[in-house]
Amino acid sequence: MADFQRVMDHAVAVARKAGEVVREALSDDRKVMTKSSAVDLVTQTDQKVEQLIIQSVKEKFPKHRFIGEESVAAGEACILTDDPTWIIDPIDGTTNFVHAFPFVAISIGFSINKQVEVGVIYSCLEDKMFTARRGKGAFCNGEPLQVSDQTDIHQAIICTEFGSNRDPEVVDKMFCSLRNILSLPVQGVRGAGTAAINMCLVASGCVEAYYEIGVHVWDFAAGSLMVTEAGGVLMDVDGGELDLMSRRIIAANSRTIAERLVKEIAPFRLPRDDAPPQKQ
Ligand SMILES: O=P(O)(O)OC[C@@]1(O)O[C@H](CO)[C@@H](O)[C@@H]1O
Ligand SMILES: [Mg+2]
Ligand SMILES: [Mg+2]
Repeated sequence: MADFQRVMDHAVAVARKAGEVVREALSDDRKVMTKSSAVDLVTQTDQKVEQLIIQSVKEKFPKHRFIGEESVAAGEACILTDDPTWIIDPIDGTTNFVHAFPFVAISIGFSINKQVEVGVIYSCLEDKMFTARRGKGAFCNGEPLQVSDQTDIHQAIICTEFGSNRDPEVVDKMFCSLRNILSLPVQGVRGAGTAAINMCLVASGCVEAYYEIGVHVWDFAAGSLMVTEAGGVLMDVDGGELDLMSRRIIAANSRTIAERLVKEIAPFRLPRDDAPPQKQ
């Protein structure tokens, strides 16, 4: 049985160190590369930070497994087992990082038996360390977090992201959902450019919900625990149970708001994170 406090302490320490690397890199020129599309960006800093985190964990927890965004991009399988697993997005908000748009997070989730037990999200340009352990609450820089108590969708702010998929059919579906939600009306729609920080905004009570189709498990693993430990709920965009590998999520302050969003979201499916690699 892993010592969850020891895991949390290490995740916080390495996230803070990674944040220093990211802040220093902001003053260098950032060599930008692309992955799945011309707007799916990655930099050497993403790769350097992921290796920094993974190597540091291997020294302390040699039997633990990893799902890292850039390791998966380099061809490693994205398979979640019952084993102790670190689910890492070294920079959530790479496009923001490239543009020096001030929402950039290091997101570290830790799961056992496919259940997230520890979540750490460091918003490194704001110097906000978000932490959560299952059953022990969610915090920002040590202050407890509580979701909003607003259950009227017409008085809500909703977060979403449009990701890097520019397939016209996918864009149409995303805009259909956005139009439905905006026209309710809701008071606002926002996107920080990072799922992790969007979910911290839900946990902090600043917005009522975040939804997305296209998100990856490394984007939201840590954030999922932040939201539930702050009193929020998680579900699939069709109202079913959240499936960590499905690339679909609603994270909300309440079932009322979440179920209202289900009625407005045009659902579609994308290849799962654990789908076998597509033959070229
Ligand atoms: O690639 P990155 O910077 O780690 O992810 C950035 C991001 O905005 O793209 C995803 C898809 O929209 C979002 O869920 C995620 O937070
Ligand atoms: Mg990400
Ligand atoms: Mg990333």
